[in-house]
Amino acid sequence: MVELVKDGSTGMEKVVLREPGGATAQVHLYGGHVTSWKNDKGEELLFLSSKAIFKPPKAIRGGIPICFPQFGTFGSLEQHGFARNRFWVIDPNPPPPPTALTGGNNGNGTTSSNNNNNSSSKHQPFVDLILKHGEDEHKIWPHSFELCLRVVLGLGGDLTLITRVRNTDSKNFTFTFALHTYLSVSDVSEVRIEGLETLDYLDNLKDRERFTEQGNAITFDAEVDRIYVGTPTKIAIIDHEKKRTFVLKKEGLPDAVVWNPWEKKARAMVDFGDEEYKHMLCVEAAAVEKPITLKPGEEWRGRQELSAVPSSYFSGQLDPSKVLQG
Ligand SMILES: O=P(O)(O)OC[C@H]1O[C@H](O)[C@H](O)[C@@H](O)[C@@H]1O
Repeated sequence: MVELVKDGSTGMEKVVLREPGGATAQVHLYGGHVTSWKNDKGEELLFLSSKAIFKPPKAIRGGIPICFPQFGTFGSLEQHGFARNRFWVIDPNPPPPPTALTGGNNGNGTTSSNNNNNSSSKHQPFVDLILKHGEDEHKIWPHSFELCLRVVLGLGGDLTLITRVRNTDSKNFTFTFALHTYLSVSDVSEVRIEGLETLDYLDNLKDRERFTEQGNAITFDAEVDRIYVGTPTKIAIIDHEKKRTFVLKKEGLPDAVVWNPWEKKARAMVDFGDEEYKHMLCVEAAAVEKPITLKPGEEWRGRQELSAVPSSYFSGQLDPSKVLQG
């Protein structure tokens, strides 16, 4: 089921997706921003700050903000670009339903069928949102574009985000991009990431100097802000305490940003609780190191699929192959 509702506390419009098994997701039109993803037990899987501000120009702190057309400070625009603090609209003519999109190249076709009436979408609720350039955007980024986000809540509760950028201009443009995913974790110091070992990363805390990851897996005991470059398509985030593993699969987004502000930065952020850094971890499918250039009429596509599975891990008995294969 797909429903557009007005949030009682913030007055903002959001789309609620409900899957027959009981999982849910919600997407705010402000920012084209996924702000909730719950499993069939009603447990929230994304972190959303208790101090999040639902008012422009501030982006919502938590969920999955979209960084476009610039990630971080990699350019002259405001941090993470403007897509996350603009109002998006629901696409009245979405491309064919979810199954037709995975790996296909027919995303340009349109259909007049409505999300709610489509037979396959009865089982896999989805919504398509669009952000087009307006006059305000044109002043700061003089390119005509169309940015589309499809959010699909799959059977079993997997959450897939498919993003498309189309150059509707008469000249090339270049951008960087990230799906800035805030995962909810029990205690970040009990979490490890597998799938990024031995990779190179740019350290945002050291003027983006390039290092090579040395450890077997990544664990957390201080602030981290890294861009792992050219990563595998599958990354596992293992929450020991919750006995839950997030599996993140991505396409078209070669890099992965890992961020936790830790104590000092947490205190400095107005829209983030002092202790909340313990309960979140950002792992972001991204295209940062090699910016993407589109010629007029060209389209780029990026995809991130998240699933939350019971962890088969026990402290000291890690077997990455169990999570990273298959
Ligand atoms: O505070 P924001 O603008 O939302 O950015 C939050 C964080 O996003 C990314 O993870 C960047 O790598 C960090 O450098 C930044 O601090």
